[in-house]
Amino acid sequence: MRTALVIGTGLIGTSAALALASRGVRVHLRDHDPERARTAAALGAGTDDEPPGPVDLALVAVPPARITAAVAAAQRQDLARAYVDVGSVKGALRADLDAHGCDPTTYLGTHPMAGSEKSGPLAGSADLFEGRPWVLTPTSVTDTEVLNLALELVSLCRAVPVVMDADAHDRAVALVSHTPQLLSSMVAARLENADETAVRLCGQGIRDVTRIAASDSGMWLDILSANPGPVADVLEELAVDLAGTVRALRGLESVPAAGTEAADARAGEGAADEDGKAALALSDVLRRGREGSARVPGKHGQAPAAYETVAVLISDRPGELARIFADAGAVGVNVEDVRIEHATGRQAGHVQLMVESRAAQPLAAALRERGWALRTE
Ligand SMILES: NC(=O)c1ccc[n+]([C@@H]2O[C@H](COP(=O)([O-])OP(=O)(O)OC[C@H]3O[C@@H](n4cnc5c(N)ncnc54)[C@H](O)[C@@H]3O)[C@@H](O)[C@H]2O)c1
Ligand SMILES: O=C(O)C(=O)C[C@]1(C(=O)O)C=C[C@@H](O)C=C1
Repeated sequence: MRTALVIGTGLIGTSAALALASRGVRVHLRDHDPERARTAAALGAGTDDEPPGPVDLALVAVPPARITAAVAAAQRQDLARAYVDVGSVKGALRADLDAHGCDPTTYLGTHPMAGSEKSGPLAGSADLFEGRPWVLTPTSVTDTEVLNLALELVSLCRAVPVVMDADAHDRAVALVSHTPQLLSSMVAARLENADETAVRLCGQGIRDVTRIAASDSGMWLDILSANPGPVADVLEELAVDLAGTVRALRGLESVPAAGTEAADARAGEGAADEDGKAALALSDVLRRGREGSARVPGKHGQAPAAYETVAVLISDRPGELARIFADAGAVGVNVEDVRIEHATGRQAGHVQLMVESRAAQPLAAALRERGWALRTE
């Protein structure tokens, strides 16, 4: 990639522009607030001059509700060979782009899983995406060139590409991003009218839980409005845990202190069983929380997961890569990383799809069934 145009020079656009510019890409910066594009340019993210002709890649990094209009306008003006957005919800956006007649062959929906509660160009940094998953959601009509340019963008930002179906992505981020944002806001909202004596005692625990509650509420309203069903599903599961926890705590609230007459009388009434159940319900939710927390990648410094490779022979024809990813998505397999080996002197190559070990066999079988030739390692 030689040239790029970043549309929307806030936190994400400026961070990507800084990474691209530092790796030799000529980056043009555009924002509907020209002061923001100037600020990004002053930070070394590129130039706010208009590009002299179409660039290789246009990166659309505007708020979710504005992405469709920005992609449609950029495509109409023929600004680039490939158009990539970074919005936090992918399924609803695709439907919206289709409804607005956007060209699906030159567009690819992506989502870097890195960010901050801060916004604007001054919050940007070149290393924001390093080592972070960056989701790509190609379809069977995405041009191979467009997918390759997006993979190059991810690689230049030192992120880890994860290829996913758009709806599967939306369900996943409902669990790992959108619901946590809402819960953080709800915990922080308890402080709104809290007594000053309580607020003064805030320690690290509440700071960890409420950092993202400071995020831009307009942006989050857009995000949640575009992914309502999957977020409501996770909240319903949480509501079961919440109701069980309240029941358990209310039960424990009425337990008299051990050794008192009231406690003896209660034991005589056989209430000890009830008290034990309440304590069990509480310890169960705490135990499950520890197990879930241990699964957060990298949190405890584990080495990155070792993936298995499924190597697929492709011919050098438009749409081949996108077709493989769509086939992998159709059988519910996430491609965690991709490498492409070009066969010298031939119009063909191998795509190495890196997947979790348990997904390798089913993916290989499904691809063979769909007519792909696989290299046996
Ligand atoms: N903040 C995060 O943590 C995060 C992480 C991953 C992805 N995202 C996604 O990235 C996108 C940008 O988020 P951000 O955090 O960088 O927001 P931001 O507010 O920091 O930046 C958005 C920028 O877009 C500009 N803008 C708005 N409408 C425009 C238009 N029509 N044309 C040109 N510029 C326009 C604004 O002036 C602003 O500078 C959003 O779609 C968001 O869902 C955000
Ligand atoms: O680190 C943060 O501040 C974020 O909230 C970033 C975060 C997330 O991890 O949930 C928020 C929304 C984006 O769509 C992607 C990333």
